Amino acid sequence: MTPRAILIGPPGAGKSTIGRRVAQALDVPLLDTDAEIERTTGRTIPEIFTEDGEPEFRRIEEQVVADALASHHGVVSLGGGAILSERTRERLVGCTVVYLEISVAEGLRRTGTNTTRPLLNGGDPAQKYRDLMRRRRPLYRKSATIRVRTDGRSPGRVVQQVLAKLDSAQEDSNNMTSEENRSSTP
Ligand SMILES: Nc1ncnc2c1ncn2[C@@H]1O[C@H](COP(=O)(O)OP(=O)(O)OP(=O)(O)O)[C@@H](O)[C@H]1O
Ligand SMILES: O=C(O)C1=C[C@@H](O)[C@@H](O)[C@H](O)C1
Ligand SMILES: [Mg+2]
Repeated sequence: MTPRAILIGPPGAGKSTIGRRVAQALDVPLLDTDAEIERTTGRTIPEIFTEDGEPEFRRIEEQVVADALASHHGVVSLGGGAILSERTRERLVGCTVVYLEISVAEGLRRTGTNTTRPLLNGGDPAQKYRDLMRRRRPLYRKSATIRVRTDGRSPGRVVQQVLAKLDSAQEDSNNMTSEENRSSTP
């Protein structure tokens, strides 16, 4: 059984916030892979980056994401960089994947004063966010089955949009299944 929905997108897009509220609305549990990494390792994400470096963080993340996709039936929020892993992208094929889109300007506003995101710390955060988006945008788009814009929309509005698109994706898939059943009936 695959998760009902998997949320992807860059830092600040709202994967944790929107994930929590979508899960509540669907009455299913939320699994946030960032929180799960911290729970299973007993360390914070900045500690893992500082002590062991990004490649080790990505290795742990890939495993936590694989376990979540294989066993969680609710909503899964992925860390912003999880889609950098080709194996993770392969595992997402066939799943309902919601890309929370956000502009660089709004992403920077939402992550601005927070220092718990190691990849945006130090140097010029705007330049870092732009570089990160240039590399990742095609990967988010390719992995997504649903896209929802979040700029200028309250969390409540984004949640409504996500739920509406999940509903219509479910309807499409039901219609497809009944067409397949009809055409396979002798
Ligand atoms: N639609 C929205 N409008 C305004 N603020 C929002 C919206 N969605 C989330 N936020 C705020 O933006 C900040 C970042 O949101 P959140 O932590 O959910 O992002 P994230 O995608 O999980 O980021 P990360 O990849 O770093 O885990 C939070 O302060 C949250 O309250
Ligand atoms: O964008 C990223 O690469 C990251 C985003 C966060 O969700 C965390 O997974 C971590 O800080 C790395
Ligand atoms: Mg988050």
